[in-house]
Amino acid sequence: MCSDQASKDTIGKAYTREEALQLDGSDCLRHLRPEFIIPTKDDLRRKTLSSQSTSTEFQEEFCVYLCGNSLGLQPRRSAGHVSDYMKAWATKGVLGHFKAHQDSTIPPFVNIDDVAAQQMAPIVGALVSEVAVMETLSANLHLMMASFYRPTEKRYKIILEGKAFPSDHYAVESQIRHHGLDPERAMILMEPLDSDQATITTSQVMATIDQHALTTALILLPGIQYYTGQYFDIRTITAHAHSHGITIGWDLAHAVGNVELQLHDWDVDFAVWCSYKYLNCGPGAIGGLFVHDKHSQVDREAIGNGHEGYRPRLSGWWGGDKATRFQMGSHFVPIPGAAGFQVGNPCALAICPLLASLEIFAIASMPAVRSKSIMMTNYLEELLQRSTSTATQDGMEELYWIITPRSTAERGAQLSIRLQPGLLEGVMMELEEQGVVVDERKPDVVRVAPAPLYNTFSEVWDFVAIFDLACRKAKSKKTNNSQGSGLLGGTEDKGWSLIK
Ligand SMILES: Cc1ncc(COP(=O)(O)O)c(C=O)c1O
Ligand SMILES: Nc1c(O)cccc1C(=O)C[C@H](N)C(=O)O
Repeated sequence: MCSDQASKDTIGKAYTREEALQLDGSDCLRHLRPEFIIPTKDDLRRKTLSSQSTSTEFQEEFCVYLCGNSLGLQPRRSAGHVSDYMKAWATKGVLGHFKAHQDSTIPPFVNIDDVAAQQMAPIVGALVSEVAVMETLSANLHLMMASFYRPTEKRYKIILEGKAFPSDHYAVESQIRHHGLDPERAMILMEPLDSDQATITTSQVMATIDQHALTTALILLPGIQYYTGQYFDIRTITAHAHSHGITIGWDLAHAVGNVELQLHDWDVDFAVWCSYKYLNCGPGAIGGLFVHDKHSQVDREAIGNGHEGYRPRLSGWWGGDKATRFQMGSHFVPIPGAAGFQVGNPCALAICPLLASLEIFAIASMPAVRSKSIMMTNYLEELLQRSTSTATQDGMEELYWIITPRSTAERGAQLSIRLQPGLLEGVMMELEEQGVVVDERKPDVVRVAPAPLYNTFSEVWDFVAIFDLACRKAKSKKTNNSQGSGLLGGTEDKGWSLIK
């Protein structure tokens, strides 16, 4: 079933596990799951990395991994790319910088970053010249702000969310202090208007921009919010910022490889991302940045006449003109485009898993990834809703509810589920026991993200069955504890009822 044929109705009827398996059978990305190493339940339980136990009890049973929003799983082909890098380094030494090898999956080290940028560009909807593969998200954010946050006496504020990912908050705050300004005055923090709501609406963002239009120098927002899973309307908000002459940058940590981005056409000024979530490149993997071409032109004539001729930035030799990079001169002329914002020699080893992962994205294509993602997340939502409504019909209270926006246009793969207070620990323990991997954000949120490249509809089904039961068990335990152990009280565990 390739997205277009699959309506929400088709999914809506798949309430039994057999029907979930049928959805898997017609999933047009199913051939890509074997590209990934899915940990087994035994892998997760073992205290060692390699199997030493003779028990086969869980050996063949895959865990249910719905945590690609935090750390994506390992593509099988990444080991081959890393091994080719090790071989090239071992057998060619410094010559590996410049020579291509017929039997290698990786290009010469000196232009491995260019090859990665070429393959990355379609994932974010950019021209190749607008993408650089480099550093970490936080470091790139600093580099971008060094170039794009140029406060003046009149325009000095940065608008961001009050609950931005901490690294973004720290980066913004430190940039403001770096310019000798006071974060109390210069940081405009947006909070949800309604205390019941976790999300910030587009109209609220626009109104905040209007309110601070004359004094704002920069806006920084997440493409997809890490906690709530809300997908911001990048195009509309960017256009609104520009209508006031304000520069806007986007943190795409949770958007890249998740939703279809069109950064060039949306006229985004700059964006930064990491590659260890939906891009599956490994813990702390090399990040990336986008700079719109309109900001990265190099005027050689102006440079020749003694003017700067390019946008100010924190420079290093790897951002310098390639024709003269190895002449070791002291006059910096940047490469036109995002590559001109590079600082040092990017880690070739770190780029190998990225190349491996991007090969899989090229086979899949972003539109197909997003289509399956919409279907899976809708399916997850529907099963969750069905189990809570079944429970409330049975006279039980709601144990959890979804805080991610309900419209598919306003979310990516992730659903964030808020639990009744006091249930999180018990629920997470039960999920771990059952070999289910999702992540928690204390005090009461569980984030669940089916990754279309390797997850299946039956895993989503299994998750909801296990999760719903885990919530009931945790509730029952909590009630029993509060009423005294061993007494009658507590909700009776009726088991999971979707298949009724
Ligand atoms: C939204 C967001 N921003 C920033 C970061 C920080 O990224 P990094 O540690 O790669 O700099 C992360 C992830 O850790 C994130 O989820
Ligand atoms: N980088 C992480 C780590 O080293 C340990 C645990 C989590 C992470 C994460 O990246 C978290 C992730 N950015 C988030 O959205 O919460």
